[in-house]
Amino acid sequence: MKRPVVGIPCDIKLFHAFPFHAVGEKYITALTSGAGALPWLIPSLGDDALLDETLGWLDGILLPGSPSNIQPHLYGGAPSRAGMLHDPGRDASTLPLVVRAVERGLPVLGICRGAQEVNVALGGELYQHVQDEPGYFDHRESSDAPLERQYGPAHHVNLTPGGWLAEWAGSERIEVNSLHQQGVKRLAPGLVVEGVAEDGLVEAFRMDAARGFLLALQWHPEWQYWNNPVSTAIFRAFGDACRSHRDKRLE
Ligand SMILES: N[C@@H](CCC(=O)NCCCC(=O)O)C(=O)O
Repeated sequence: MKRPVVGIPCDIKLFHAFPFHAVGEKYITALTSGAGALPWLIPSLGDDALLDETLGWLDGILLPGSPSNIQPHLYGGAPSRAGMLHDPGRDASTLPLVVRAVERGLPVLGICRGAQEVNVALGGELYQHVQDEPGYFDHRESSDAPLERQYGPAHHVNLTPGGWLAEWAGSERIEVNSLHQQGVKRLAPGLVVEGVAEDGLVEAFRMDAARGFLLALQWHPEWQYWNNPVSTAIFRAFGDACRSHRDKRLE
């Protein structure tokens, strides 16, 4: 049985002054081993015709995290503070990609920046600096700590009773890692909260009306997913949704 093909949009990063289209290996590994999919890197060229052509033979989309931030004018936010990192090429690809994937009923999994992209693409808004918002805590990692600590458990998430995550976790409270400073300010219409941090920040959401699976997470389940039963269940469920899509596509 052929693996479902899952597209991952690339970041555009400069290496030796040349732009490269790149995806972190942990996302590729989680897709290959955790979801049983064939990852397909989508260049972030912002070309609608290319996206449409690519979507025709994909079975799912994984939107990965990134240190870069969505340009705030795309969700009606104030101009960025000096020094904020952006990736306009990725914005120009991922936002239309989410809309088209939902229209076509393709399964979508959004992680960290990817979750923020799902929200913005569907009409939501973001906080640009969660740590500066009254009542919210600092969701950023200590960037000088070893990676094991940066991606280690950071805070709890209260899961929505009856939600997908609560069912997979067998619990209404899980512990997650946390490596972001932006977050959901207003959830887009049609999105349903799956979990919130103890300060009330939305950490996970799904879309019930989507013809395919749509789940977005502010944390990083791809990090050593095999050591965490909820992360393992997330990638298994996403892989199953992509396999169903592939079966229908090949009918
Ligand atoms: N820049 C945004 C999104 C944060 C994010 O996706 N971090 C990922 C870091 C690298 C990785 O593990 O892929 C924000 O700060 O909210």
